[in-house]
Amino acid sequence: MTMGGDYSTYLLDIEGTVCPISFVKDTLFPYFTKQVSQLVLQQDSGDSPISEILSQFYIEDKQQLQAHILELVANDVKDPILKQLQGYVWAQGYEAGQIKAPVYADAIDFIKRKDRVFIYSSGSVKAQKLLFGYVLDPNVATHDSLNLNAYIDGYFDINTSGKKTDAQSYASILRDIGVGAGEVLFLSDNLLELDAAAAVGMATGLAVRPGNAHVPDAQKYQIYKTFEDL
Ligand SMILES: CSCCC(=O)C(=O)COP(=O)(O)O
Ligand SMILES: [Mg+2]
Repeated sequence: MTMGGDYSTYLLDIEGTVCPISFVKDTLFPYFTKQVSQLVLQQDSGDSPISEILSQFYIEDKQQLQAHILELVANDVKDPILKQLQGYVWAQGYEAGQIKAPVYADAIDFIKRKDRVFIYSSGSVKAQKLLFGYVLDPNVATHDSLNLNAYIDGYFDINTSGKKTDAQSYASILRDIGVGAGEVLFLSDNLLELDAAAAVGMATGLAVRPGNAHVPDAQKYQIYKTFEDL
């Protein structure tokens, strides 16, 4: 088989696959946690989307609510309500020019070059569109950013499709995309996600990027250090 195989459709994870884990852990999560106190204080101030999302935690006490959210972030819990909330908070940072996503240059090229590219991340669809809407341009020494959304054919998250470690989630995505499993290559840094996708017949590739966690059984998977050859 060639490095790239023969796929009509590509499904991409985000963190550790198209951008460094450090961007999420050292930029996105700290930006969010800095805003949490303010967010919680504003909870009664109206029917904004953020207040509506916060109410879904069903925690009345503001200190308890704040502690609960901080604990979810500290433990990187893929909680659907937290993920919705993060999207709204990060929007402020992206729109103010404070956050730009360091998507790998080969991933930018890949997304532009391939006809059918879909994204599946634990980050909400809103957060995904922001990330790809404000990409740090690797080729230009300016403060400009790239918008890759026009090159992406669809977005899936844990609200639309379920947990990334469940095979059923990939079956649901296949139904939504309307292709057979054998036509799809799913790329991720997480073996549990790759195994879940493989269980429904998708081809899988392990993204090995700088800063990713060591993968003990990496040799069992097709490894991609870059998407240049895909
Ligand atoms: C959409 S960017 C935010 C990333 C995030 O919140 C996250 O949990 C990363 O999950 P992934 O499935 O992309 O590894
Ligand atoms: Mg990942």
